[in-house]
Amino acid sequence: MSDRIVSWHSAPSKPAFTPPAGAVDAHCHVFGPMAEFPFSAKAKYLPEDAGPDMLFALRDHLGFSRNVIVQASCHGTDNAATVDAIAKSNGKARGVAVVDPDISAEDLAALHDAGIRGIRFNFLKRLVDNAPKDKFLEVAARLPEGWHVVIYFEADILEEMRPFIAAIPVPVVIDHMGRPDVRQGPDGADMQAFRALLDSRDDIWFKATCPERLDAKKEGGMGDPWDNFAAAVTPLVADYPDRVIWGTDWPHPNMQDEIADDGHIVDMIPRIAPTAELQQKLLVTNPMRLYWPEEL
Ligand SMILES: O=C(O)/C=C(\CC(=O)C(=O)O)C(=O)O
Repeated sequence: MSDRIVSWHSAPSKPAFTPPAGAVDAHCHVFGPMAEFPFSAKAKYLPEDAGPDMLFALRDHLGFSRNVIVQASCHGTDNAATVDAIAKSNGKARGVAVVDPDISAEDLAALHDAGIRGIRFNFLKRLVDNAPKDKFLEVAARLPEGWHVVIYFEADILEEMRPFIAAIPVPVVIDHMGRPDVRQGPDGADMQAFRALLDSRDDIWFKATCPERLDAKKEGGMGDPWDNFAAAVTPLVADYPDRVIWGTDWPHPNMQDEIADDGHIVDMIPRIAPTAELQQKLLVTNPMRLYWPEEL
């Protein structure tokens, strides 16, 4: 791998929507900077630097107050870049780590002190070489108090994920709703299966994220303004308002063929959460419950 990719907009527009005070961008990443935080030898993509300065400038530009930084696969299980970004945020960021399942209790405690509040299990074959469910369950059973597990999988493996998810002993957050085919609409097979998963436990949360990914033209979707996404996701947010969070997904890993304007992504919020009450839950109350509960 040699060419470094750019998957984010160089000058995103100002959104028309103004997020409520204290809004949290609860799914974003940092890449590098590589000179300081080299990418993993197992990385499946090699991005240009997208470090904390850029992330915090975007946060301010879009009208957000806080970030939850999710360790991206290109940094493997070395969380130094994520932890560095949290340290530079003046308390305005927390994070989700990816760990070697054999991580020690001391190292988990150090991640807690650094602002990490969960670990991510990634099941996308194009991003990771293996995802050992037995080892994941073992580490999930010995997380610091108050942590949760974030799981990233695609709709085609939801059925086989059910027993694994049922066995996780802490709250679960599903990335991008398990990547449903939003072209099927709100009552399509993927959304029905995802609702059944949500109904199986009352502590499964989800991210109503990634219109640019789930409704991409290259996936046969609509592209910006992502009408399939709005149609499929709006009823889900309405029906599960206390377990949904939102994020930009900046810097949009692997989306270099269809670069999204982050201002437009923010303008999806009032479409999927049309009332001020829903917006407050989606952007403030719910992410604060997961990441800054001591402030509530
Ligand atoms: O940003 C995301 O959530 C999605 C990703 C990247 C990713 O998760 C990772 O690299 O860990 C993807 O679908 O390529």
